[in-house]
Amino acid sequence: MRYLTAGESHGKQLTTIVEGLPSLMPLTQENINESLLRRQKGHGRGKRMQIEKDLVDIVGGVRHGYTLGSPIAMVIRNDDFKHWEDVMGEDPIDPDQKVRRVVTRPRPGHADLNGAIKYGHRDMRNILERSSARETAARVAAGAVAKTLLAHLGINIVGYVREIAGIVAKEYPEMSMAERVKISEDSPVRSLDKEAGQQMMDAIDKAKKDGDSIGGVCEVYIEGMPAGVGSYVHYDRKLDGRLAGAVASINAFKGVEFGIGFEAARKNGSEVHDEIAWDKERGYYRKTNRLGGFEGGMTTGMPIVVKGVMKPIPTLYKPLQSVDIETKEPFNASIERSDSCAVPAAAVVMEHVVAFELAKALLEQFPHDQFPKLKEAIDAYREEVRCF
Ligand SMILES: Cc1cc2nc3c(=O)[nH]c(=O)nc-3n(C[C@H](O)[C@H](O)[C@H](O)COP(=O)(O)O)c2cc1C
Ligand SMILES: C=C(O[C@@H]1CC(C(=O)O)=C[C@@H](OP(=O)(O)O)[C@H]1O)C(=O)O
Repeated sequence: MRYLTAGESHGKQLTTIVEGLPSLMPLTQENINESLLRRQKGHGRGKRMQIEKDLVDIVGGVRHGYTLGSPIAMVIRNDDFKHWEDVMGEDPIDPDQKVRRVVTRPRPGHADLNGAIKYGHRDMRNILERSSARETAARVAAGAVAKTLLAHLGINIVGYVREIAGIVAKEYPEMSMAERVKISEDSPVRSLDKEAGQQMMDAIDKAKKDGDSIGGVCEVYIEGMPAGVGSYVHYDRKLDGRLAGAVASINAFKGVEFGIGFEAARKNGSEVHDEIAWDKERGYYRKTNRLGGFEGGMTTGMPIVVKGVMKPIPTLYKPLQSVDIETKEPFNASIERSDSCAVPAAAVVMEHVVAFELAKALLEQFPHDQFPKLKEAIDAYREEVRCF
């Protein structure tokens, strides 16, 4: 299974194509819209999210509520396009407008300057339109298809926030999946820890007031993946490695951890590795889950716990110094609008990006063209694992 997305931030629409999904799987627009709506919520976002109402239109690959086995094509329209038609429309830009709207001032921390150098554009709008995290709406659509597949296989996944600007939420290893999902839905900062959540909100409000931006840490939690998915035999089949790559590819994400992650560097082996136990009902399990559900590039059957760190948003109201690429003069970057913190929204993006990689790995390991056969194969494998 693979996916491609196309579309500019202020263009007409975003397009997603997902290919390789089995036929006969129930899939509706509501499955995808629910995810899109969650991505749009979250404290700290700028004015753009008040303009957009992300709704998907499935334009291929699904009929009467079931997948056909053909590529799934999805469209999300940009409501903001109507305000940018003179800049982004098909008609040639009138020369006066062009002088006024050309972007020649790269923002530190964004893709503007490197992208302009690479693609030879002197108008950096040609870069920022595609490097914008608007594209994450299209990625969430692809992930929502994968999440639906996982849900039909009894695999559940949720993303929430662990940290914003140094405020760290408590860990709740015993919290049920249902509770995690509910809090991720209801809390404006998606913090499982209410007290830390309030402090995170205050930190976001302060950053906004100061014209600054803040980052944080998202966590994605998965239950129901059977043991032995992925492989140790080759670098590109190690599932934890693939997840790490996918998470680091999200806009502004700079690091990934599994389980206790970097803390493992500061502990002894006896404090890190999870002891193995067995009982008749569960089969093999680990007494703890410090390694976050992976050993040897394969799932252990324990919950997968993966964290991603998001740097602060690059576009700042508080000006940072940069250089105009036409005049080569220094200037202080000033802006019209931006998010001050997108960590709560990014937790939903990360959840969907991870969902896609997990579904892809399952389809590789259990290749079936028809969803009922895939389900049958995975159910049989689960039983095999239990009795091993
Ligand atoms: C959900 C989300 C919203 C974002 N919103 C903004 C924004 O409003 N302004 C901004 O400058 N960057 C925003 N970013 C971050 C930039 O897209 C990102 O920093 C940029 O593409 C450069 O890539 P890099 O940070 O991965 O190097 C957002 C990222 C995410 C995931
Ligand atoms: C549009 C979205 O995020 C955008 C990501 C983004 C960036 O530079 O990454 C910049 C902002 O866009 P604009 O410049 O239009 O205000 C965000 O709103 C979205 O998440 O749907």
